[in-house]
Amino acid sequence: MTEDQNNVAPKTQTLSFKEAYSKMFALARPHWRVLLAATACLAVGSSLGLYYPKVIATMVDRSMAEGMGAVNQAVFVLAGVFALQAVAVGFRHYLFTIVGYRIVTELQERTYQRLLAQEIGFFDERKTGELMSRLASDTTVLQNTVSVNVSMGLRGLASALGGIVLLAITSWKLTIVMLLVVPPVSIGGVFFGRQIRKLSVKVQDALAKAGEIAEETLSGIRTVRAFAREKVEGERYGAGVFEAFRAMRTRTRTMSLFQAVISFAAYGVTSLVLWFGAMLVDRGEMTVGDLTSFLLYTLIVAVSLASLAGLWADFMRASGAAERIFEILDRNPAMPLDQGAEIADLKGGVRFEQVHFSYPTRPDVAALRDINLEVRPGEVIALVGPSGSGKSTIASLVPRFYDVSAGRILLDNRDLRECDPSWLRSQIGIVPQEPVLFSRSVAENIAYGVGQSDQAAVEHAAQMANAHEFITKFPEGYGTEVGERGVRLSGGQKQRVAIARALLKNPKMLIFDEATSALDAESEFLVKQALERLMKGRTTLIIAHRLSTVRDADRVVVLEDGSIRETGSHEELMEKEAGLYRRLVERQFLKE
Ligand SMILES: Nc1ncnc2c1ncn2[C@@H]1O[C@H](COP(=O)(O)OP(=O)(O)OP(=O)(O)O)[C@@H](O)[C@H]1O
Repeated sequence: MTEDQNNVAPKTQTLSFKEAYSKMFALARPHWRVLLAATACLAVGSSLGLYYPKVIATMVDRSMAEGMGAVNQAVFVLAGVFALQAVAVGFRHYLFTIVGYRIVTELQERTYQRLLAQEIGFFDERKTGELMSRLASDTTVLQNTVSVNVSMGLRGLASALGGIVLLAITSWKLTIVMLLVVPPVSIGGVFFGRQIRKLSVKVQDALAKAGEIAEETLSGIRTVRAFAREKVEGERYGAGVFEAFRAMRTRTRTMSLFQAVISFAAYGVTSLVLWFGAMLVDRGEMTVGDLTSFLLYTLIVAVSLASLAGLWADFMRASGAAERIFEILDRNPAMPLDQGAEIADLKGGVRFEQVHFSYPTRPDVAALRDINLEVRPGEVIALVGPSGSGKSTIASLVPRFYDVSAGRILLDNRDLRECDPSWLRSQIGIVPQEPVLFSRSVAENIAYGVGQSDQAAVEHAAQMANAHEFITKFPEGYGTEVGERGVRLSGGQKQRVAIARALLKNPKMLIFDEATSALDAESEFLVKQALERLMKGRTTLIIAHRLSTVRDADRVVVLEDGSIRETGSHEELMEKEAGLYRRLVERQFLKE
Protein backbone atom coordinates (compact mmCIF):
# COMPACT_ATOMS: atom_id res chain seq x y z
CA MET A 1 0.00 0.00 0.00
CA THR A 2 1.41 3.39 -0.86
CA GLU A 3 1.47 6.08 1.75
CA ASP A 4 -1.43 8.49 1.85
CA GLN A 5 -3.65 5.92 0.30
CA ASN A 6 -4.91 4.13 3.32
CA ASN A 7 -7.03 6.85 4.83
CA VAL A 8 -8.82 7.71 1.63
CA ALA A 9 -12.42 6.54 1.78
CA PRO A 10 -13.32 4.13 -1.01
CA LYS A 11 -15.81 5.62 -3.42
CA THR A 12 -19.25 4.12 -3.65
CA GLN A 13 -21.18 4.50 -6.84
CA THR A 14 -24.86 4.77 -7.43
CA LEU A 15 -26.60 1.58 -8.41
CA SER A 16 -28.99 1.34 -11.28
CA PHE A 17 -32.40 -0.18 -10.77
CA LYS A 18 -31.29 -3.32 -12.53
CA GLU A 19 -28.16 -3.69 -10.44
CA ALA A 20 -30.09 -3.19 -7.23
CA TYR A 21 -32.54 -5.91 -8.16
CA SER A 22 -29.97 -8.35 -9.42
CA LYS A 23 -28.29 -7.96 -6.05
CA MET A 24 -31.56 -8.62 -4.32
CA PHE A 25 -32.09 -11.71 -6.44
CA ALA A 26 -28.64 -12.93 -5.51
CA LEU A 27 -29.80 -12.79 -1.88
CA ALA A 28 -32.88 -14.84 -2.79
CA ARG A 29 -30.88 -17.65 -4.40
CA PRO A 30 -30.31 -19.71 -1.22
CA HIS A 31 -34.08 -19.85 -0.70
CA TRP A 32 -34.80 -21.40 -4.09
CA ARG A 33 -36.61 -24.44 -2.67
CA VAL A 34 -39.24 -22.42 -0.86
CA LEU A 35 -39.48 -20.11 -3.83
CA LEU A 36 -40.07 -23.07 -6.11
CA ALA A 37 -42.91 -24.30 -3.90
CA ALA A 38 -44.32 -20.79 -3.82
CA THR A 39 -44.13 -20.58 -7.60
CA ALA A 40 -45.96 -23.89 -7.91
CA CYS A 41 -48.74 -22.48 -5.73
CA LEU A 42 -48.68 -19.37 -7.89
CA ALA A 43 -49.09 -21.44 -11.06
CA VAL A 44 -51.95 -23.49 -9.60
CA GLY A 45 -53.75 -20.48 -8.12
CA SER A 46 -53.41 -18.37 -11.23
CA SER A 47 -54.44 -21.06 -13.68
CA LEU A 48 -57.50 -21.85 -11.62
CA GLY A 49 -58.23 -18.13 -11.49
CA LEU A 50 -58.08 -18.12 -15.26
CA TYR A 51 -60.19 -21.24 -15.56
CA TYR A 52 -63.40 -19.94 -14.09
CA PRO A 53 -64.36 -17.48 -16.87
CA LYS A 54 -64.30 -20.51 -19.16
CA VAL A 55 -66.75 -22.31 -16.84
CA ILE A 56 -68.94 -19.23 -16.77
CA ALA A 57 -68.88 -18.98 -20.57
CA THR A 58 -70.00 -22.60 -20.82
CA MET A 59 -72.70 -21.91 -18.25
CA VAL A 60 -74.05 -18.96 -20.20
CA ASP A 61 -74.10 -20.76 -23.53
CA ARG A 62 -75.52 -24.04 -22.11
CA SER A 63 -78.12 -22.40 -19.90
CA MET A 64 -79.36 -20.61 -23.01
CA ALA A 65 -79.53 -23.97 -24.82
CA GLU A 66 -80.16 -26.63 -22.13
CA GLY A 67 -81.73 -24.98 -19.03
CA MET A 68 -80.93 -25.17 -15.26
CA GLY A 69 -79.58 -28.74 -15.00
CA ALA A 70 -76.37 -27.82 -16.78
CA VAL A 71 -76.02 -24.68 -14.65
CA ASN A 72 -76.24 -26.64 -11.37
CA GLN A 73 -73.48 -28.95 -12.50
CA ALA A 74 -71.27 -26.05 -13.56
CA VAL A 75 -71.75 -24.26 -10.23
CA PHE A 76 -70.66 -27.39 -8.42
CA VAL A 77 -67.44 -27.54 -10.45
CA LEU A 78 -66.89 -23.85 -9.87
CA ALA A 79 -67.15 -24.24 -6.07
CA GLY A 80 -64.46 -26.94 -6.20
CA VAL A 81 -62.23 -24.75 -8.35
CA PHE A 82 -62.55 -21.85 -5.93
CA ALA A 83 -61.73 -23.99 -2.88
CA LEU A 84 -58.59 -25.36 -4.51
CA GLN A 85 -57.63 -21.88 -5.66
CA ALA A 86 -58.03 -20.56 -2.11
CA VAL A 87 -55.54 -23.10 -0.78
CA ALA A 88 -53.00 -22.27 -3.48
CA VAL A 89 -53.42 -18.53 -2.95
CA GLY A 90 -52.95 -18.89 0.80
CA PHE A 91 -49.75 -20.87 0.46
CA ARG A 92 -48.40 -18.63 -2.27
CA HIS A 93 -48.88 -15.56 -0.11
CA TYR A 94 -47.37 -17.18 2.96
CA LEU A 95 -44.31 -18.64 1.26
CA PHE A 96 -43.34 -15.58 -0.77
CA THR A 97 -43.90 -13.26 2.16
CA ILE A 98 -41.84 -15.33 4.56
CA VAL A 99 -38.94 -15.62 2.13
CA GLY A 100 -39.11 -11.86 1.65
CA TYR A 101 -38.89 -11.23 5.38
CA ARG A 102 -36.10 -13.72 5.66
CA ILE A 103 -34.06 -12.01 2.96
CA VAL A 104 -34.52 -8.60 4.49
CA THR A 105 -33.59 -9.91 7.94
CA GLU A 106 -30.38 -11.29 6.50
CA LEU A 107 -29.82 -8.03 4.70
CA GLN A 108 -30.20 -6.10 7.94
CA GLU A 109 -27.75 -8.35 9.71
CA ARG A 110 -25.19 -8.14 6.94
CA THR A 111 -25.57 -4.40 6.58
CA TYR A 112 -24.99 -3.96 10.28
CA GLN A 113 -21.94 -6.20 10.31
CA ARG A 114 -20.58 -4.34 7.32
CA LEU A 115 -21.22 -1.06 9.08
CA LEU A 116 -19.31 -2.19 12.16
CA ALA A 117 -16.39 -3.26 9.98
CA GLN A 118 -15.87 0.22 8.51
CA GLU A 119 -12.81 2.21 9.49
CA ILE A 120 -13.07 4.95 12.13
CA GLY A 121 -12.73 7.67 9.48
CA PHE A 122 -16.03 6.49 7.97
CA PHE A 123 -17.79 7.22 11.27
CA ASP A 124 -16.08 10.61 11.60
CA GLU A 125 -17.82 11.59 8.39
CA ARG A 126 -21.29 10.28 9.09
CA LYS A 127 -23.89 10.72 11.74
CA THR A 128 -25.28 7.94 13.87
CA GLY A 129 -28.86 8.97 13.14
CA GLU A 130 -28.34 8.71 9.41
CA LEU A 131 -26.83 5.24 9.70
CA MET A 132 -29.64 4.15 12.02
CA SER A 133 -32.14 5.30 9.44
CA ARG A 134 -30.52 3.18 6.78
CA LEU A 135 -30.79 0.18 9.01
CA ALA A 136 -34.33 0.85 10.13
CA SER A 137 -36.31 2.80 7.59
CA ASP A 138 -34.64 1.72 4.34
CA THR A 139 -34.82 -1.92 5.25
CA THR A 140 -38.50 -1.57 6.20
CA VAL A 141 -39.30 -0.17 2.76
CA LEU A 142 -37.47 -3.10 1.25
CA GLN A 143 -39.19 -5.52 3.55
CA ASN A 144 -42.65 -4.67 2.21
CA THR A 145 -41.54 -4.81 -1.36
CA VAL A 146 -39.54 -7.95 -1.22
CA SER A 147 -42.17 -9.82 0.74
CA VAL A 148 -45.79 -8.95 -0.03
CA ASN A 149 -45.21 -7.07 -3.24
CA VAL A 150 -43.18 -9.78 -4.92
CA SER A 151 -45.98 -12.23 -4.21
CA MET A 152 -48.62 -9.85 -5.53
CA GLY A 153 -46.51 -8.85 -8.48
CA LEU A 154 -45.95 -12.41 -9.61
CA ARG A 155 -49.64 -13.17 -9.27
CA GLY A 156 -50.47 -10.10 -11.36
CA LEU A 157 -47.91 -11.05 -13.97
CA ALA A 158 -49.13 -14.64 -14.21
CA SER A 159 -52.77 -13.58 -14.46
CA ALA A 160 -52.01 -10.92 -17.04
CA LEU A 161 -49.91 -13.19 -19.26
CA GLY A 162 -52.22 -16.20 -18.88
CA GLY A 163 -55.21 -13.95 -19.49
CA ILE A 164 -53.71 -12.57 -22.69
CA VAL A 165 -53.02 -16.06 -24.02
CA LEU A 166 -56.61 -17.14 -23.30
CA LEU A 167 -57.92 -13.93 -24.82
CA ALA A 168 -55.98 -14.62 -28.00
CA ILE A 169 -57.45 -18.12 -28.14
CA THR A 170 -60.99 -16.77 -27.66
CA SER A 171 -60.72 -13.92 -30.18
CA TRP A 172 -57.45 -12.65 -31.64
CA LYS A 173 -59.16 -9.62 -33.15
CA LEU A 174 -60.40 -8.43 -29.79
CA THR A 175 -57.02 -9.19 -28.24
CA ILE A 176 -55.29 -6.86 -30.67
CA VAL A 177 -57.76 -4.10 -29.79
CA MET A 178 -57.06 -4.70 -26.13
CA LEU A 179 -53.29 -4.80 -26.43
CA LEU A 180 -53.19 -1.47 -28.25
CA VAL A 181 -53.06 0.25 -24.86
CA VAL A 182 -50.06 -1.71 -23.57
CA PRO A 183 -47.17 0.11 -25.31
CA PRO A 184 -48.19 3.65 -24.30
CA VAL A 185 -48.83 2.49 -20.71
CA SER A 186 -45.41 0.82 -20.50
CA ILE A 187 -43.66 3.93 -21.74
CA GLY A 188 -45.57 5.89 -19.11
CA GLY A 189 -44.53 3.31 -16.52
CA VAL A 190 -40.85 3.74 -17.28
CA PHE A 191 -41.13 7.50 -17.10
CA PHE A 192 -43.12 7.58 -13.87
CA GLY A 193 -40.94 4.86 -12.37
CA ARG A 194 -37.82 6.97 -12.78
CA GLN A 195 -39.44 9.94 -11.13
CA ILE A 196 -40.68 7.86 -8.24
CA ARG A 197 -37.29 6.30 -7.68
CA LYS A 198 -35.60 9.68 -7.54
CA LEU A 199 -38.23 11.07 -5.22
CA SER A 200 -37.94 8.02 -2.98
CA VAL A 201 -34.25 8.53 -2.44
CA LYS A 202 -35.16 12.09 -1.46
CA VAL A 203 -37.78 10.89 1.03
CA GLN A 204 -35.39 8.43 2.64
CA ASP A 205 -32.67 11.08 2.83
CA ALA A 206 -35.07 13.49 4.50
CA LEU A 207 -36.17 10.84 6.98
CA ALA A 208 -32.55 10.07 7.74
CA LYS A 209 -31.88 13.76 8.41
CA ALA A 210 -34.78 13.91 10.85
CA GLY A 211 -33.43 10.75 12.48
CA GLU A 212 -30.05 12.42 12.88
CA ILE A 213 -31.61 15.34 14.71
CA ALA A 214 -33.55 13.07 17.05
CA GLU A 215 -30.59 10.83 17.77
CA GLU A 216 -28.26 13.70 18.52
CA THR A 217 -30.74 15.51 20.73
CA LEU A 218 -31.83 12.46 22.68
CA SER A 219 -28.32 11.27 23.36
CA GLY A 220 -27.39 14.80 24.44
CA ILE A 221 -30.55 15.31 26.46
CA ARG A 222 -28.64 16.66 29.46
CA THR A 223 -27.14 19.44 27.37
CA VAL A 224 -30.52 20.21 25.82
CA ARG A 225 -32.05 20.39 29.29
CA ALA A 226 -29.20 22.47 30.71
CA PHE A 227 -29.66 25.08 27.99
CA ALA A 228 -33.48 24.76 28.01
CA ARG A 229 -33.51 24.08 24.26
CA GLU A 230 -36.34 21.52 24.28
CA LYS A 231 -38.70 23.71 22.28
CA VAL A 232 -36.11 24.66 19.69
CA GLU A 233 -34.93 21.09 19.28
CA GLY A 234 -38.53 19.94 19.01
CA GLU A 235 -39.11 22.45 16.23
CA ARG A 236 -35.89 21.43 14.49
CA TYR A 237 -37.09 17.84 14.43
CA GLY A 238 -40.53 19.02 13.31
CA ALA A 239 -38.95 20.88 10.40
CA GLY A 240 -36.95 17.74 9.57
CA VAL A 241 -39.97 15.44 9.41
CA PHE A 242 -41.94 18.08 7.54
CA GLU A 243 -39.21 18.08 4.92
CA ALA A 244 -39.72 14.32 4.63
CA PHE A 245 -43.47 14.86 4.40
CA ARG A 246 -43.01 17.30 1.54
CA ALA A 247 -40.89 14.84 -0.35
CA MET A 248 -43.48 12.13 0.31
CA ARG A 249 -46.25 14.43 -0.88
CA THR A 250 -44.46 15.07 -4.17
CA ARG A 251 -43.84 11.39 -4.59
CA THR A 252 -47.44 10.52 -3.79
CA ARG A 253 -48.64 13.06 -6.34
CA THR A 254 -46.59 11.35 -9.00
CA MET A 255 -47.79 7.94 -7.89
CA SER A 256 -51.43 9.05 -7.82
CA LEU A 257 -51.23 10.57 -11.27
CA PHE A 258 -49.73 7.33 -12.52
CA GLN A 259 -52.56 5.36 -10.87
CA ALA A 260 -55.16 7.61 -12.47
CA VAL A 261 -53.65 7.19 -15.91
CA ILE A 262 -53.55 3.43 -15.45
CA SER A 263 -57.11 3.30 -14.17
CA PHE A 264 -58.32 5.25 -17.19
CA ALA A 265 -56.42 2.99 -19.55
CA ALA A 266 -57.76 -0.16 -17.87
CA TYR A 267 -61.41 0.84 -17.87
CA GLY A 268 -61.16 2.56 -21.23
CA VAL A 269 -59.89 -0.60 -22.87
CA THR A 270 -62.71 -2.62 -21.26
CA SER A 271 -65.32 -0.34 -22.83
CA LEU A 272 -63.52 -0.50 -26.14
CA VAL A 273 -63.51 -4.29 -26.04
CA LEU A 274 -67.21 -4.38 -25.07
CA TRP A 275 -68.07 -2.15 -28.00
CA PHE A 276 -65.96 -4.06 -30.50
CA GLY A 277 -67.12 -7.42 -29.10
CA ALA A 278 -70.79 -6.46 -29.36
CA MET A 279 -70.17 -5.76 -33.04
CA LEU A 280 -68.59 -9.23 -33.48
CA VAL A 281 -71.57 -10.92 -31.74
CA ASP A 282 -73.92 -8.86 -33.90
CA ARG A 283 -72.18 -10.15 -37.02
CA GLY A 284 -72.42 -13.71 -35.69
CA GLU A 285 -68.61 -14.08 -35.37
CA MET A 286 -68.77 -14.76 -31.63
CA THR A 287 -71.21 -16.28 -29.10
CA VAL A 288 -72.57 -14.33 -26.13
CA GLY A 289 -70.80 -16.82 -23.84
CA ASP A 290 -67.45 -16.14 -25.53
CA LEU A 291 -67.96 -12.42 -25.23
CA THR A 292 -68.78 -12.88 -21.53
CA SER A 293 -65.63 -14.87 -20.88
CA PHE A 294 -63.65 -12.42 -23.03
CA LEU A 295 -64.88 -9.55 -20.91
CA LEU A 296 -64.04 -11.40 -17.74
CA TYR A 297 -60.54 -12.07 -19.05
CA THR A 298 -60.21 -8.47 -20.07
CA LEU A 299 -61.14 -7.44 -16.55
CA ILE A 300 -58.66 -9.90 -15.08
CA VAL A 301 -55.92 -8.65 -17.38
CA ALA A 302 -56.84 -5.00 -16.80
CA VAL A 303 -56.94 -5.38 -13.03
CA SER A 304 -53.68 -7.33 -13.06
CA LEU A 305 -51.95 -4.76 -15.21
CA ALA A 306 -53.26 -1.94 -13.05
CA SER A 307 -52.01 -3.64 -9.91
CA LEU A 308 -48.69 -4.31 -11.61
CA ALA A 309 -48.44 -0.62 -12.37
CA GLY A 310 -48.99 0.17 -8.71
CA LEU A 311 -46.41 -2.40 -7.74
CA TRP A 312 -44.01 -1.01 -10.31
CA ALA A 313 -44.17 2.26 -8.42
CA ASP A 314 -43.49 0.40 -5.18
CA PHE A 315 -40.56 -1.47 -6.70
CA MET A 316 -39.10 1.81 -7.83
CA ARG A 317 -39.53 3.17 -4.34
CA ALA A 318 -37.79 0.12 -2.91
CA SER A 319 -34.95 0.29 -5.37
CA GLY A 320 -34.29 3.79 -4.03
CA ALA A 321 -34.01 2.31 -0.55
CA ALA A 322 -31.94 -0.61 -1.82
CA GLU A 323 -29.52 1.84 -3.38
CA ARG A 324 -28.87 3.40 0.02
CA ILE A 325 -28.45 0.03 1.70
CA PHE A 326 -26.14 -1.44 -0.90
CA GLU A 327 -24.03 1.66 -0.63
CA ILE A 328 -23.06 0.37 2.80
CA LEU A 329 -23.15 -3.31 1.97
CA ASP A 330 -20.81 -2.88 -0.98
CA ARG A 331 -18.43 -0.55 0.75
CA ASN A 332 -15.08 -2.16 1.37
CA PRO A 333 -13.58 -0.84 4.59
CA ALA A 334 -10.39 1.11 4.00
CA MET A 335 -8.82 -0.89 6.82
CA PRO A 336 -10.17 -4.45 6.76
CA LEU A 337 -10.32 -6.18 10.13
CA ASP A 338 -8.81 -9.63 10.60
CA GLN A 339 -6.28 -9.22 7.83
CA GLY A 340 -2.56 -8.99 8.30
CA ALA A 341 0.13 -10.44 10.49
CA GLU A 342 0.23 -11.22 14.18
CA ILE A 343 3.52 -10.82 16.00
CA ALA A 344 4.42 -13.90 17.98
CA ASP A 345 5.91 -13.23 21.40
CA LEU A 346 5.16 -9.51 21.32
CA LYS A 347 7.47 -7.35 23.43
CA GLY A 348 5.59 -4.10 22.97
CA GLY A 349 8.27 -1.70 21.71
CA VAL A 350 6.84 1.12 19.59
CA ARG A 351 8.76 3.42 17.25
CA PHE A 352 7.38 6.43 15.39
CA GLU A 353 9.53 7.30 12.36
CA GLN A 354 8.90 10.65 10.70
CA VAL A 355 5.21 10.28 11.19
CA HIS A 356 2.91 12.81 9.57
CA PHE A 357 -0.80 12.56 10.00
CA SER A 358 -3.93 14.38 8.86
CA TYR A 359 -7.45 13.26 9.77
CA PRO A 360 -9.36 11.96 6.74
CA THR A 361 -12.07 14.53 7.38
CA ARG A 362 -9.49 17.32 7.37
CA PRO A 363 -6.87 16.27 4.86
CA ASP A 364 -5.35 19.76 4.54
CA VAL A 365 -4.54 20.22 8.21
CA ALA A 366 -1.61 18.33 9.68
CA ALA A 367 -2.56 17.00 13.11
CA LEU A 368 0.93 15.53 13.56
CA ARG A 369 4.19 16.60 11.95
CA ASP A 370 7.46 14.76 11.77
CA ILE A 371 7.01 12.69 14.91
CA ASN A 372 10.04 10.60 15.88
CA LEU A 373 9.69 8.68 19.09
CA GLU A 374 11.00 5.42 20.44
CA VAL A 375 9.12 3.72 23.25
CA ARG A 376 10.93 0.72 24.73
CA PRO A 377 9.00 -2.33 25.89
CA GLY A 378 7.58 -1.69 29.35
CA GLU A 379 8.41 2.03 29.29
CA VAL A 380 5.91 4.57 30.62
CA ILE A 381 5.64 7.69 28.49
CA ALA A 382 3.64 10.73 29.54
CA LEU A 383 2.33 12.86 26.70
CA VAL A 384 1.81 16.46 27.69
CA GLY A 385 1.01 19.63 25.80
CA PRO A 386 -1.61 22.30 25.37
CA SER A 387 -5.10 21.37 24.25
CA GLY A 388 -5.22 20.35 20.60
CA SER A 389 -1.48 19.68 20.44
CA GLY A 390 -1.99 16.12 19.20
CA LYS A 391 -1.73 13.93 22.32
CA SER A 392 -4.89 11.94 21.63
CA THR A 393 -3.99 11.72 17.97
CA ILE A 394 -0.69 10.00 18.78
CA ALA A 395 -2.55 7.64 21.10
CA SER A 396 -5.10 6.76 18.41
CA LEU A 397 -2.46 5.85 15.85
CA VAL A 398 -1.02 3.05 17.98
CA PRO A 399 -4.17 0.86 17.89
CA ARG A 400 -4.56 1.82 14.20
CA PHE A 401 -7.77 3.76 14.61
CA TYR A 402 -6.15 5.63 11.72
CA ASP A 403 -3.10 4.91 9.64
CA VAL A 404 -0.30 7.43 9.29
CA SER A 405 -0.35 9.75 6.27
CA ALA A 406 3.43 9.52 5.87
CA GLY A 407 6.32 7.90 7.72
CA ARG A 408 5.70 4.75 9.69
CA ILE A 409 5.07 3.30 13.09
CA LEU A 410 6.87 0.11 14.04
CA LEU A 411 5.76 -2.38 16.65
CA ASP A 412 8.65 -4.66 17.59
CA ASN A 413 10.25 -3.56 14.32
CA ARG A 414 7.21 -4.47 12.24
CA ASP A 415 5.24 -1.83 10.33
CA LEU A 416 1.87 -1.43 12.05
CA ARG A 417 0.15 -1.42 8.67
CA GLU A 418 1.19 -5.03 8.22
CA CYS A 419 -0.48 -6.04 11.48
CA ASP A 420 -3.99 -7.38 11.78
CA PRO A 421 -5.96 -4.51 13.38
CA SER A 422 -8.15 -6.83 15.48
CA TRP A 423 -5.16 -8.69 16.83
CA LEU A 424 -3.33 -5.42 17.48
CA ARG A 425 -6.24 -4.02 19.47
CA SER A 426 -6.44 -7.19 21.53
CA GLN A 427 -2.89 -6.41 22.66
CA ILE A 428 -3.71 -2.87 23.78
CA GLY A 429 -5.71 -1.83 26.81
CA ILE A 430 -7.35 1.56 26.39
CA VAL A 431 -8.74 3.57 29.27
CA PRO A 432 -10.34 6.71 27.87
CA GLN A 433 -10.89 9.91 29.72
CA GLU A 434 -14.60 9.36 29.78
CA PRO A 435 -15.05 5.63 29.41
CA VAL A 436 -18.15 4.55 27.57
CA LEU A 437 -19.89 1.71 29.32
CA PHE A 438 -22.72 -0.25 27.73
CA SER A 439 -26.15 -0.54 29.28
CA ARG A 440 -25.47 -3.96 30.72
CA SER A 441 -24.37 -5.20 34.13
CA VAL A 442 -21.10 -4.10 35.74
CA ALA A 443 -19.73 -7.64 35.34
CA GLU A 444 -20.56 -7.71 31.63
CA ASN A 445 -18.91 -4.34 31.19
CA ILE A 446 -15.72 -5.51 32.85
CA ALA A 447 -15.67 -8.66 30.71
CA TYR A 448 -16.45 -6.69 27.54
CA GLY A 449 -13.08 -7.15 25.88
CA VAL A 450 -12.82 -10.89 26.52
CA GLY A 451 -16.34 -12.13 25.85
CA GLN A 452 -17.18 -14.89 28.30
CA SER A 453 -15.26 -14.71 31.53
CA ASP A 454 -15.74 -16.37 34.87
CA GLN A 455 -16.92 -14.39 37.86
CA ALA A 456 -13.72 -14.99 39.84
CA ALA A 457 -11.57 -13.41 37.10
CA VAL A 458 -13.94 -10.46 36.84
CA GLU A 459 -13.86 -9.90 40.59
CA HIS A 460 -10.09 -10.21 40.70
CA ALA A 461 -9.76 -7.56 37.99
CA ALA A 462 -12.19 -5.33 39.87
CA GLN A 463 -10.18 -5.74 43.06
CA MET A 464 -6.96 -4.79 41.29
CA ALA A 465 -8.75 -1.78 39.83
CA ASN A 466 -10.06 -0.69 43.24
CA ALA A 467 -13.58 -1.16 41.97
CA HIS A 468 -14.62 -4.23 43.96
CA GLU A 469 -15.56 -2.27 47.05
CA PHE A 470 -17.98 0.15 45.45
CA ILE A 471 -19.48 -2.55 43.26
CA THR A 472 -20.28 -4.81 46.19
CA LYS A 473 -21.94 -1.88 47.96
CA PHE A 474 -24.65 -1.83 45.25
CA PRO A 475 -27.61 -3.98 46.29
CA GLU A 476 -27.24 -6.02 43.12
CA GLY A 477 -23.44 -6.13 43.21
CA TYR A 478 -21.84 -7.21 39.95
CA GLY A 479 -25.28 -7.61 38.41
CA THR A 480 -26.00 -3.88 38.73
CA GLU A 481 -27.11 -2.30 35.47
CA VAL A 482 -24.98 0.77 34.70
CA GLY A 483 -27.49 2.52 32.42
CA GLU A 484 -26.93 3.93 28.96
CA ARG A 485 -23.27 4.91 28.51
CA GLY A 486 -22.85 4.18 32.22
CA VAL A 487 -24.87 7.18 33.46
CA ARG A 488 -25.61 5.48 36.77
CA LEU A 489 -21.94 5.51 37.80
CA SER A 490 -19.75 8.44 38.83
CA GLY A 491 -16.79 9.53 36.71
CA GLY A 492 -14.26 7.93 39.04
CA GLN A 493 -16.26 4.70 39.22
CA LYS A 494 -16.54 4.51 35.45
CA GLN A 495 -12.82 4.96 35.10
CA ARG A 496 -12.12 2.17 37.56
CA VAL A 497 -14.52 -0.14 35.73
CA ALA A 498 -12.63 0.75 32.55
CA ILE A 499 -9.33 -0.06 34.26
CA ALA A 500 -10.71 -3.43 35.40
CA ARG A 501 -11.83 -4.03 31.82
CA ALA A 502 -8.32 -3.34 30.56
CA LEU A 503 -6.74 -5.48 33.30
CA LEU A 504 -8.89 -8.47 32.48
CA LYS A 505 -7.74 -8.28 28.88
CA ASN A 506 -4.14 -8.54 30.11
CA PRO A 507 -2.71 -6.47 27.24
CA LYS A 508 0.94 -5.91 26.37
CA MET A 509 0.43 -2.19 25.87
CA LEU A 510 -1.66 0.41 27.56
CA ILE A 511 -3.12 3.77 26.62
CA PHE A 512 -4.48 5.83 29.43
CA ASP A 513 -6.20 9.15 28.96
CA GLU A 514 -6.18 10.87 32.29
CA ALA A 515 -9.37 12.66 33.29
CA THR A 516 -9.00 16.43 33.13
CA SER A 517 -11.87 17.10 35.47
CA ALA A 518 -10.81 16.77 39.07
CA LEU A 519 -11.88 13.64 40.85
CA ASP A 520 -12.17 13.96 44.60
CA ALA A 521 -8.97 13.14 46.46
CA GLU A 522 -10.12 9.69 47.53
CA SER A 523 -11.28 8.70 44.07
CA GLU A 524 -8.14 10.16 42.56
CA PHE A 525 -5.99 8.07 44.85
CA LEU A 526 -7.93 4.89 44.07
CA VAL A 527 -7.66 5.46 40.32
CA LYS A 528 -3.95 6.18 40.58
CA GLN A 529 -3.27 3.10 42.63
CA ALA A 530 -5.27 0.97 40.19
CA LEU A 531 -3.40 2.50 37.30
CA GLU A 532 -0.02 1.70 38.83
CA ARG A 533 -1.02 -1.95 39.07
CA LEU A 534 -2.27 -1.86 35.51
CA MET A 535 0.92 -0.31 34.10
CA LYS A 536 3.25 -2.81 35.65
CA GLY A 537 5.27 -4.54 32.92
CA ARG A 538 3.32 -2.87 30.11
CA THR A 539 4.37 -0.34 27.52
CA THR A 540 2.27 2.65 28.47
CA LEU A 541 1.25 5.93 26.88
CA ILE A 542 -0.43 8.30 29.31
CA ILE A 543 -2.09 11.46 28.13
CA ALA A 544 -1.28 13.27 31.31
CA HIS A 545 -2.87 16.27 32.90
CA ARG A 546 -1.43 16.01 36.39
CA LEU A 547 2.05 16.72 37.59
CA SER A 548 2.08 13.71 39.89
CA THR A 549 1.39 11.41 36.94
CA VAL A 550 4.09 13.00 34.86
CA ARG A 551 6.66 12.69 37.66
CA ASP A 552 6.14 8.94 37.83
CA ALA A 553 6.59 8.44 34.11
CA ASP A 554 9.92 7.21 32.72
CA ARG A 555 9.90 9.92 30.12
CA VAL A 556 7.85 12.97 29.24
CA VAL A 557 7.08 13.92 25.65
CA VAL A 558 6.00 17.52 25.22
CA LEU A 559 3.87 18.31 22.19
CA GLU A 560 2.86 21.57 20.62
CA ASP A 561 1.00 22.08 17.37
CA GLY A 562 1.36 18.46 16.37
CA SER A 563 5.15 18.35 16.83
CA ILE A 564 7.35 17.04 19.59
CA ARG A 565 9.08 19.99 21.24
CA GLU A 566 10.89 18.37 24.15
CA THR A 567 11.52 14.95 25.64
CA GLY A 568 13.14 13.94 28.90
CA SER A 569 12.36 13.29 32.53
CA HIS A 570 10.45 15.82 34.60
CA GLU A 571 13.64 17.01 36.28
CA GLU A 572 15.56 17.37 33.03
CA LEU A 573 12.78 19.33 31.43
CA MET A 574 12.35 21.64 34.43
CA GLU A 575 16.01 22.62 34.11
CA LYS A 576 15.45 24.22 30.70
CA GLU A 577 15.05 27.91 31.43
CA ALA A 578 12.78 28.85 28.52
CA GLY A 579 11.41 25.35 27.95
CA LEU A 580 7.82 24.71 26.99
CA TYR A 581 7.40 22.10 29.70
CA ARG A 582 8.56 24.45 32.38
CA ARG A 583 6.18 27.08 31.08
CA LEU A 584 3.31 24.56 31.14
CA VAL A 585 4.09 23.64 34.73
CA GLU A 586 4.42 27.25 35.79
CA ARG A 587 1.18 28.22 34.11
CA GLN A 588 -0.39 25.31 35.87
CA PHE A 589 -1.36 23.52 32.70
CA LEU A 590 -0.43 20.51 34.70
CA LYS A 591 -2.39 20.41 37.91
CA GLU A 592 -0.70 19.48 41.14
N1 LIG B 1 -11.68 12.98 14.48
C1 LIG B 1 -11.06 14.10 14.12
N2 LIG B 1 -11.25 14.60 12.88
C2 LIG B 1 -10.63 15.74 12.49
N3 LIG B 1 -9.81 16.43 13.27
C3 LIG B 1 -9.57 16.02 14.52
C4 LIG B 1 -10.20 14.83 15.02
N4 LIG B 1 -9.80 14.64 16.30
C5 LIG B 1 -8.95 15.66 16.59
N5 LIG B 1 -8.80 16.49 15.53
C6 LIG B 1 -7.94 17.67 15.45
O1 LIG B 1 -6.59 17.26 15.60
C7 LIG B 1 -5.84 18.15 16.41
C8 LIG B 1 -5.19 17.41 17.58
O2 LIG B 1 -6.20 16.95 18.45
P1 LIG B 1 -5.95 15.99 19.68
O3 LIG B 1 -7.27 15.48 20.10
O4 LIG B 1 -4.91 15.02 19.36
O5 LIG B 1 -5.41 17.00 20.78
P2 LIG B 1 -5.06 16.75 22.31
O6 LIG B 1 -3.67 17.22 22.49
O7 LIG B 1 -5.38 15.38 22.69
O8 LIG B 1 -6.04 17.79 23.00
P3 LIG B 1 -6.84 17.69 24.41
O9 LIG B 1 -5.85 17.76 25.49
O10 LIG B 1 -7.68 18.92 24.36
O11 LIG B 1 -7.61 16.43 24.35
C9 LIG B 1 -6.82 19.22 16.85
O12 LIG B 1 -6.59 20.35 16.06
C10 LIG B 1 -8.19 18.64 16.58
O13 LIG B 1 -9.08 19.65 16.18
